[in-house]
Amino acid sequence: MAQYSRISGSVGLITLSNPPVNALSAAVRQGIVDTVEKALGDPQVKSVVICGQDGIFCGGADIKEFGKNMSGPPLIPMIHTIECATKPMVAAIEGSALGGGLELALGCHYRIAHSKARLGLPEVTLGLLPAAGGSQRLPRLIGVPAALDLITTGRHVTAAEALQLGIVDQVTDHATVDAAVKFALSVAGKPLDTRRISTYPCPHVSDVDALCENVMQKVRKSAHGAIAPIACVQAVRAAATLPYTQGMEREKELMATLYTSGQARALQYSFFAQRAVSKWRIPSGARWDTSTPRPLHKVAVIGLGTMGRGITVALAQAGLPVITVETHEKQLMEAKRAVSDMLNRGAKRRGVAPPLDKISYSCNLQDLADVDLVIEAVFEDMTLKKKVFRQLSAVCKPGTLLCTNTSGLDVDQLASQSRNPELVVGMHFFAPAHVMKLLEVVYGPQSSPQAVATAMQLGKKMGKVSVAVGNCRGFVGNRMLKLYTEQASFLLEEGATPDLVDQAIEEFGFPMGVFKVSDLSGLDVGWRIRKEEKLAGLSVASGQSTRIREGRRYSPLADLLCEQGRFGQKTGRGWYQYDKPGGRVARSDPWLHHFLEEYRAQHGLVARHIDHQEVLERCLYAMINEGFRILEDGIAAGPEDIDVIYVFGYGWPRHRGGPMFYSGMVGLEKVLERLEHYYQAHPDVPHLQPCRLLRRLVARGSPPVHKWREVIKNLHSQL
Ligand SMILES: CC(C)(COP(=O)(O)OP(=O)(O)OC[C@H]1O[C@@H](n2cnc3c(N)ncnc32)[C@H](O)[C@@H]1OP(=O)(O)O)[C@@H](O)C(=O)NCCC(=O)NCCSC(=O)C[C@@H](O)CCCCCCCCCCCCC(=O)O
Repeated sequence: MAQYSRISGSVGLITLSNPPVNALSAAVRQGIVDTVEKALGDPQVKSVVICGQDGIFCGGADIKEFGKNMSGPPLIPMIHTIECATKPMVAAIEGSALGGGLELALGCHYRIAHSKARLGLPEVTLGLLPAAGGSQRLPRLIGVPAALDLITTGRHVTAAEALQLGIVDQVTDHATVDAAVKFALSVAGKPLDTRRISTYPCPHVSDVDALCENVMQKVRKSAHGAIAPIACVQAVRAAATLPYTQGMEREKELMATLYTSGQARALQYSFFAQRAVSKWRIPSGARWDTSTPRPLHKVAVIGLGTMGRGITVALAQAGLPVITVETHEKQLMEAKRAVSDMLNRGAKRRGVAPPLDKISYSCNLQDLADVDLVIEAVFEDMTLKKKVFRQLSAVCKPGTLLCTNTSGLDVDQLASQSRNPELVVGMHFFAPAHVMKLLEVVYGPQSSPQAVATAMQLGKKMGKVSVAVGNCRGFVGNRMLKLYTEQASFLLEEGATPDLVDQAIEEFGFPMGVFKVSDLSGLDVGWRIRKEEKLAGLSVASGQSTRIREGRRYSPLADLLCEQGRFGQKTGRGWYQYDKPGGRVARSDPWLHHFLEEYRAQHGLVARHIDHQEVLERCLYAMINEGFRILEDGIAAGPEDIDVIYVFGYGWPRHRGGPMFYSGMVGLEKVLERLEHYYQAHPDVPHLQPCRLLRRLVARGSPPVHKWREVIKNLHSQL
């Protein structure tokens, strides 16, 4: 787990060896303790280099060990021994030095990094803080403001930035271990008193209290209820105000609270869930490790509206040659200007050249004859999409993959328009498509393993977190969202206000409440779909009650607002009022409150008091219940897929893991009991009826989330 050798006569070389990221498991820690002792005890050895196997220094503590009984030597004394060593210890950093990995390097007397290395203390993203001395050493090394930035955000820095900040002593473009060994030879025998970071005073800041308070306020605002960023500020403040040993005590105290917290469990679950979804498998038996993606030399985007533009930008930024098609020259040129602006802005931010030359623009579908993959991003209209698919089938070379960007239309219906339905998949991007991380890759019963593998790999190349999901109305994300927004509207009918509902949801940790999001995305979008589905507008069957559709409760509130031209931010009025059309600051609207009162009076509804708890239970449990149905239907492979979709696409607070993980934290029995309660109170809302999988899980004693797949498998095998 740590190998030891002596090279160049007098340099002890310790190599961490725990693929794939050399995490500091108990065995690795033991290996380090043993090899350090060996090196320090060997009179021939004058200096020591610590490196990692396979081009990565160390990904930090072994996250899989968290929550279990700790065994093996602890990190803090191990790093302390390294720092106290009387022979120079040099860290040779290749790949990544993260978390405990960087803390280990900070215990060394010198750090040499490869130019492509990344360094950071990302513990905050796991609900923790750098508790192997990182919160105390980093501020002493680089100063309080820079340490606060790195530790509270968990961001990784490049080797160049690490050099500039003073985290590393040297950056090399060559073999890092060779450079470190050369360096170790050059410092052998030199005094080390000035190299032990724990002995440094923290660099002076004029008003450390004001600085920390300022950062604390910012952190509280952006944390949406997460506790780790706050503890990180407190730990760094301790470094700035207390001697090292007392600072270490404070670090330990703060870590003890975080370590056992539900938030840390949720964030660590989320870390592994994000990785688990890339290992997709679909009901046909196709899976990530047996399916070969098709190489993509050139791709196309059809339709340059908001989504098409974002997708084009993301493809070009991923380095792929793209040809884009719009029907009219004027729209094409308008889109070209917008895409170029977006690329220029992005490039400026990242300090790189804009990849403008990756994109070509055309009004002619015939230009797509030689592309390997097309993403159709035309208007969300089945007739139009079908027409485009028929045209593409005729134009594209054999083997071209046809992908549709849709937020919920039937991908199988579209596939049926193609000569090769096995080459059709859905790619549900989220707006703005060049920013949002989530991609739902929608497979149908005929989609080939290669088609799914190619779309998943393309998503990864575009920097997306891609999740493979089955085809159904709304796929996973929007299917669940429908239930959430529906409950929110019902609550307004029953006595709540948009302000109250949004406040409850924002306090839970969503960046925006459901009605603010609706105003932002535009109420007209859903209205058009409901009109097409004959749920709203003139096509509603005559004699139909305003509040019932297809035998179920229906809330026409959003339709009524649309009929008044209240489409949200774009019209300056929606569930809230804005200072002007396009305004962004939502203000409570007395008109809306009056409108709700009139609506209730008209329909004989008596407003009752609704509290935050009911808002959360109704909105979130209805959504969670649908998540269980999605698992039952085999549309998502496991709870992790749903949770990743919600965290990356719908603003679900990451420190709450995702809706399915959250239901486990609340307790499945409780979720079941509350759903039963609400279904009894609202029998005209069938979606509140607890689904079979939820009942089955409770009957099995509510196993933890990682055991649900077994229960789901049993359920499927009985169907
Ligand atoms: C390193 C990466 C950047 C690599 O990225 P890449 O894309 O190449 O690869 P993947 O991300 O796909 O990962 C490959 C593979 O490896 C697994 N993995 C990655 N990192 C770890 C890890 N750190 N531990 C375990 N496993 C890891 C990953 O899951 C993949 O596995 P798979 O099966 O899917 O192939 C990237 O991986 C990355 O960013 N990793 C995470 C980096 C990170 O966040 N590091 C910080 C870890 S936390 C830490 O270091 C804490 C320290 O500060 C030490 C703290 C001391 C602890 C003391 C505990 C005291 C407790 C006291 C409380 C007592 C309370 C009481 O009981 O009273």
